[in-house]
Amino acid sequence: MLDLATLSFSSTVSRAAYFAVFLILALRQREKSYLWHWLGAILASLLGAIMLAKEPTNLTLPVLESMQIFTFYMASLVLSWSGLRRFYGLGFHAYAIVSVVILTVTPALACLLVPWLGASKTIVASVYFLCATAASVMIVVEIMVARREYLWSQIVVAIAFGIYAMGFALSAAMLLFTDLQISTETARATIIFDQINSVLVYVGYVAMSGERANLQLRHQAETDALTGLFNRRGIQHALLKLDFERSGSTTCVILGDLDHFKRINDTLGHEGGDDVLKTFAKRLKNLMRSDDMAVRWGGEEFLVVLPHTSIDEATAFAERLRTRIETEPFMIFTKAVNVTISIGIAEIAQPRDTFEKAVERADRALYSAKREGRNRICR
Ligand SMILES: Nc1nc2c(ncn2[C@@H]2O[C@H](COP(=O)(O)OP(=O)(O)OP(=O)(O)O)[C@@H](O)[C@H]2O)c(=O)[nH]1
Repeated sequence: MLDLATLSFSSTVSRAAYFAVFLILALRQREKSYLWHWLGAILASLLGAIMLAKEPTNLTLPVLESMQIFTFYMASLVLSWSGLRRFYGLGFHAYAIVSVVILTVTPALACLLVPWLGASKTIVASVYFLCATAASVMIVVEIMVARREYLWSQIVVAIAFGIYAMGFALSAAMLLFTDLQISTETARATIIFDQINSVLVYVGYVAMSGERANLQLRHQAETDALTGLFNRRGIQHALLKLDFERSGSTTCVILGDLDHFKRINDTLGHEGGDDVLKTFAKRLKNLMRSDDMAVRWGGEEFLVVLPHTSIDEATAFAERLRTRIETEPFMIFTKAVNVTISIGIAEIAQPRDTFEKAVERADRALYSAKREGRNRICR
C-alpha cells in the first residue's frame, strides 16, 4: 500500500506537469482567457498540494496552514468554473461573483472560527467539503444544463466533477453524521480519489480546447467565408450523411445563377457585388427547410440540395426563390438594385443516379434558362 508521503509527492508532481503544459498552451494562445483561468486553477491546487506535501503525515495542521490549503483548493475549483464560463463566451453576473467569493472564503473562516468556538476539526473539514460540493455542482451545471456547443470531451469533465461532487458530499455527510474521524486511511483515500479525478479534469480541458479547434477548422474548411453557405468540400461531407435511397423519397438539386452579375459589379463595384451575394444567401436560407443544404457553387452560382423532395415540389421552391429575388429589390449602399436569377433543376433518379450526374443535368437546364432569356426556371 502506498504511504501518504509517496501519494502526496505524486499528486504534487502531476500538478506541476499539468501546470507546465497549460502554461505553454496559454502562452501560445494568449487571447484564450479560459486557458489562463484553468492555469490559475492548476496553480492554486499545486500550491495546496505543495503545502500538504510538506508534512504529509501530519493530520492536525495549524489553523493558518489549514486555512491556506482550503483556500487554495477552493480557489482552484472556482477558477475551473470561471474558466468554463470564459470557454463558453459567458460573462459573470454579480450573484455568481458573490457566491464564488462566499464559497472560497467560508472554509477559511471556518478554520478560524470553529476552534475559537470550541468545535472540532471535523466540522471545519465538513464545511470545506460542503463548499467544494457546491463548486463542483456549479461546474457540472455549467456544462450540462447550459451546454452551448456539442463537444464529447466536455462530458468527461462533467463526469469528473460529478464524481468530485458526490465524493465531497459523501465525505461531508460521513464526517457530520457518523463517528468517522480524519485518519491516515481517509487521507490516503482522498488523495487517490483526487489524483484519478484531476487527471480526467485536466486532460478533459486540453481535449475540449483541441476538439473545439478541430471543429472550427473543419467548419472554416467547409464553409464559404462570404456567404456562410457550404463550399464544394462542405457539401461533399454533408452528403455522406444523406440517405439518397430512403424508400419512397427523391432528392432534387437546384442550380441558380444570378443574371448579368458582371453588370452589378460594374455599377456597384466589387464590394457592392459582394453585398448582393450575401443578401441573396440570406434570402435563400430564409426559404429553406432545416434539412435542405445550400452551397456557393461558384462566383455567383448557388446549388441547393433538397432531400426527400419531388421534382414538382423542387420546382415550386425554385419559383418561390425566383419570384422573391425578382420582386424585392436588394438595398445596396441605400440604392435599390434589381436582381434576377436563372435556375436549372434536376432529380437524383434512383437507383443508379449520382449527385454529380444530377448536378450536370441541372447545369444543362440552367444553361437553357440563360439561353431562353434568363429570370426563368428549366428542368
Ligand atoms: N463581387 C463579386 N463578384 C464575383 C465574385 N465571384 C465572381 N464574381 C463576378 O461574377 C461575374 C460573373 O460574370 P459572368 O460569368 O460573365 O456572368 P454574368 O455577368 O452573371 O452573366 P450571365 O451569367 O450570363 O447572366 C464576374 O464579373 C466575376 O468577377 C465574388 O465573390 N464577388
